[in-house]
Amino acid sequence: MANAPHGNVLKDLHARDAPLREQLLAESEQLVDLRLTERQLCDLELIMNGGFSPLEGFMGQKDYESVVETLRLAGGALFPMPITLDVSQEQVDSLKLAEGTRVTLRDSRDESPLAILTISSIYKPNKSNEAEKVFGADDSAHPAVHYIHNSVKDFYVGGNVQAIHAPEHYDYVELRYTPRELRAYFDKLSWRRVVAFQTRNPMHRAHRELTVRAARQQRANVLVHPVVGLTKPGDVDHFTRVRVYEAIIRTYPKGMAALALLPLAMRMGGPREAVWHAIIRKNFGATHFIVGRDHAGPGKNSQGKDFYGPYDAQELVTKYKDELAIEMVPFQMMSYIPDQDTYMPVDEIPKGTVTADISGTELRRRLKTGAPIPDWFSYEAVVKVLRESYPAKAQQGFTILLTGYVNSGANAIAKALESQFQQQAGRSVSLLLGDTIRSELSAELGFAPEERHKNLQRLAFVAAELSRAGAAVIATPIAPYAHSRKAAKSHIVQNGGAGGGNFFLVHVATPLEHCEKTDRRGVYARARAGQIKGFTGIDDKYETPDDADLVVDLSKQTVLEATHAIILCLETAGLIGMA
Ligand SMILES: Nc1ncnc2c1ncn2[C@@H]1O[C@H](COP(=O)(O)OS(=O)(=O)O)[C@@H](OP(=O)(O)O)[C@H]1O
Repeated sequence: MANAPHGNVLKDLHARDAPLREQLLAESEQLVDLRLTERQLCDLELIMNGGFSPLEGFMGQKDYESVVETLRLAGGALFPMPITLDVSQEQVDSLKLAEGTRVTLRDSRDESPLAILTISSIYKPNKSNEAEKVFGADDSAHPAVHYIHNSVKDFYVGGNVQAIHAPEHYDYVELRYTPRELRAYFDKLSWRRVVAFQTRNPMHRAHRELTVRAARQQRANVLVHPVVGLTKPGDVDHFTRVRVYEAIIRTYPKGMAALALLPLAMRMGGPREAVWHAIIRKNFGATHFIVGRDHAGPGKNSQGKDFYGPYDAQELVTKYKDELAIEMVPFQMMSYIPDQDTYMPVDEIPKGTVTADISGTELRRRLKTGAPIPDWFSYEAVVKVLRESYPAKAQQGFTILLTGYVNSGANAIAKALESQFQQQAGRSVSLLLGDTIRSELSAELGFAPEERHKNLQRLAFVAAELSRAGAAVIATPIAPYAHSRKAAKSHIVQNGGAGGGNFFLVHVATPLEHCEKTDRRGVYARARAGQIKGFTGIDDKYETPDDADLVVDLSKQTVLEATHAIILCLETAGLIGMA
């Protein structure tokens, strides 16, 4: 038998409401709608499948206030995290939300109806108090506090929900288990004691060792139960992590461990979150739960200090251990002992023993540079997954934006670079010449300032997509305005690669006189004659970049010299090896 759910009854609303489903579906079409945010969707999924038992809906005012102040629902059951549905004043007014109103909760991704909420209370929360009491400080350096003040709307609507359909998932469907499914799985395998491991990070050998050790100590099986809903901003994306978990699960002793994904929206609420996690794991049938050092910690506050003490979470879980009825297994920090080729809990290692560790920062450095990641630290299959998602610099895409006057020679340099990159192989090369972009993407645009701006942003969009896919992108718009170049750079840096796109601004600073003198097509002559209006350098400005990564000038350098300077710049950045 799996562990009893919190409150002894699994609130599987899908099972409960199945007989009413057709009726609810028909009614949902007649009601006003709320489209749920990502966090609300995660919460609703766990309310409906019983992961948040004993909740049957979003918290009304009494439960909310009681949870915030005492970690208990108004009826007395332990529940440390407010689960609320926020709406704006405008929504309250336009949808005429009031006590008793029935509202369809829809998936904002595809509009599908998921549940009907019967509003039992509408109230205005004291957000600062919520931040102080639940997260320990009204400090926006805490991601959940930041969320409260920046994303949460002004009113909460509470009430029970009736389930129509679980939010649809299209990724890793086979690894997503509801509490009912996981309980059935444990029963099928006769797993009586299950130690659940919560994680939002890739797992390596130390994690595998500590979970195996916990399982052996407790004579239990292991449930690797990672969060794939919302985690801390900046975390490794869940697609990559799940591939890592799939690789690591194969390294456990046969029959010891299972992997199931949890669609939880974490709050990074430290001690309260640890108690909440324990309740959730209990609802999923686990009998034991590993609570980490600084469990669900949000990092540093605005004064640079940790929000919570390293053992606060373990202490709070211990405080409520009788009511929780899921046994806490304290997470043991493991270190590698090279002499014995083994891992041991840090507190059991004799003084003076040589140990080895690789920090998160060091791991990221090794991924970035392609430096080896030793077998004692991780598994080849895990490292392979991480290297695919976080390719070393030498495998990453990049964008070189060559800006300068018409006939500055930027196109000649771009074509020479293209040949050199083709010669190097390893990346696909994309040449986005100014006139190609104009004819293929911006045919309807002219040369007014806002049109030039738009043209460059379109180019940046394409460049970022290509860079992210690993291409070498060489672009040659005039790009005369500083603010447009900055916007383009920022888009490419943000979207052009997993750890930030690689972007280089090269100013082809060939002087205007030279560009004009060597112009064999006569464009400058036509501009001077007034046949082309608003021509860059003649009657429209070119703002000289003060942020170029490199300046070249074809009145003083040959194309090959300029190209070579660019290649050296890329080599310094680790993006290409020299031939
Ligand atoms: N008013 C005006 N000002 C500047 N350039 C003009 C203008 N009108 C047309 N052209 C021709 O358009 C080409 C430059 O377009 P770009 O997209 O690179 O310019 S911008 O970045 O949007 O400013 C470039 O063409 P190519 O030299 O064939 O690349 C210019 O000759």
